[in-house]
Amino acid sequence: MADAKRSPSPLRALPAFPLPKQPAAPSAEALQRQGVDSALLGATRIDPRQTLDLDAPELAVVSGRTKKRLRDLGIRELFAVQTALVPHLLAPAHRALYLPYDPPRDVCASAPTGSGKTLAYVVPVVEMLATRVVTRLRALIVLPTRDLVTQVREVFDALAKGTGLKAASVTGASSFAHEQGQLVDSHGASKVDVVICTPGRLIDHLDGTPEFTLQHLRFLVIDEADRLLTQSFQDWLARVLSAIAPTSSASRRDVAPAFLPLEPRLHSGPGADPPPRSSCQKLLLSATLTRDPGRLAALGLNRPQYFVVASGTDQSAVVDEVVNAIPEALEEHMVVCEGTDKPLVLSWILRLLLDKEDRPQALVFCKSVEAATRLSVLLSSLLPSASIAAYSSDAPRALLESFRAHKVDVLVCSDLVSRGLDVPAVGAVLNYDAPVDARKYVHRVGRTARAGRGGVAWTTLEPQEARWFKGLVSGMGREGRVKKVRVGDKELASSRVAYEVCRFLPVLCRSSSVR
Ligand SMILES: Nc1ncnc2c1ncn2[C@@H]1O[C@H](COP(=O)(O)OP(=O)(O)OP(=O)(O)O)[C@@H](O)[C@H]1O
Repeated sequence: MADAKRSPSPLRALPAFPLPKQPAAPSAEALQRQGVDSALLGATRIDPRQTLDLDAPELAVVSGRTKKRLRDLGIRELFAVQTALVPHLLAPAHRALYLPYDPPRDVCASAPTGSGKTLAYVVPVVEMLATRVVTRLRALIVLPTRDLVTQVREVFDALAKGTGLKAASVTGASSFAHEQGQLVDSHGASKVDVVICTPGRLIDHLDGTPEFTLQHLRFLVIDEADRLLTQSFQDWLARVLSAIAPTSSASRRDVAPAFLPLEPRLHSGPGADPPPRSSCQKLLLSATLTRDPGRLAALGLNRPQYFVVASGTDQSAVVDEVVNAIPEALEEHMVVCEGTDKPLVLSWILRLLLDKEDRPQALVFCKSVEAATRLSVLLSSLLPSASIAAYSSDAPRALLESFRAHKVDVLVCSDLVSRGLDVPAVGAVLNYDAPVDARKYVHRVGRTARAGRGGVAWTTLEPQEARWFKGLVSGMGREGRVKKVRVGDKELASSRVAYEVCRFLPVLCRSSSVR
């Protein structure tokens, strides 16, 4: 029947649009073809959950005395990066102060923030040097800031107690003459086994302290290496490397026994021994250690061996310095709001934290020291019951001590503090101003969730920054890890009145424009 009503044929569903897939991580072969350093591709990969009991057979290389000190310091087992570096650096094959004909291979290690990199080198340095007979400067530990020098010095002193090893801090915090008096005695002999320093002051002593020599170094440790490699300070790296290289023209006291000029004929002609080389082993560490062989070239590394603490099997964690650099236990949040509301959102987050039973301490990061100072004034008005202070390099040392002693709840700071600072009670990091890159994000948020503890990070963003920030976290492989939190007018209402008052008080007017 031609005129019979035909029911319309049912609509057929359109074929599903294929969702974009994350491309598979490139294989080691593909990476090699792209020119990735073969030493890096052959990196020893360590599971972040790996630990070693101090009595484990692998740690037979560590003396009973050091194990006792570790236990006294509350350490029962070694963390992942330590399980790799401690046995490696203390292996019997390298266990000597002078190895001029077979210098030890250099070591590059990357492990997440707060994962125990300091002890990973302090334990081997103390163990190796504790057997020395004569005091010589045998370990040089270079760090980017004075505060980090103090922090590492405390770790060294705690572990080396009872060994007779002596250390000096060289940062410029004391007068030059005082530091000189700590380094060499009146006969020009070294008074210390270990120097922990910032690069600028180290160069001052290489230039201005006669008899201060790096010729006996067994270890050159560059902690926060990627940051230090970008600091030029009177070309510090080239100066240090040339001071380490064996010199035949130096006076006899200045040179290590193995470098004493041997009979020239021993070093010439067929079958002659090669000339002696420095026994100094370079140890580079950072949560975000550069993988760029070009940037590492300035160090003249001797057959470097890489150790990378990273979970999973994805090669990108080995070749990309920001992937896997954040501790597993960290919870991350972001809040998008108008710029004028940022102080209110921040005080809402801080109130949330400070109302908790354990009242975690917090670090708030701003883009500059001035912004940090102004924000701390404003926050003190919005949160009168909290103790809030701004930190800068000029701040008295006592401020950091007060923060460590939990007398200050919130420290507002610039990126100056983002590297290395270890305050166990910091339970939260707040990025008031967004970090400029992934590396900065890693080091800022890494001030919490340390040593396996929990921690939380918040980032406040203006609408135009949100897309950029999402790109930044997805580049670190943290897509889905950063939770977006909506903060409505209701949450901000309690602070808004106080905020408006601050804006109209002359003293605080400037604070309200903190952006
Ligand atoms: N084996 C361990 N057991 C318990 N706690 C440890 C152990 N090793 C280190 N810690 C503690 O972990 C904290 C972080 O250590 P450390 O400062 O060395 O981390 P890091 O890896 O250098 O961090 P960052 O990259 O941020 O500088 C310190 O408080 C330290 O005392």
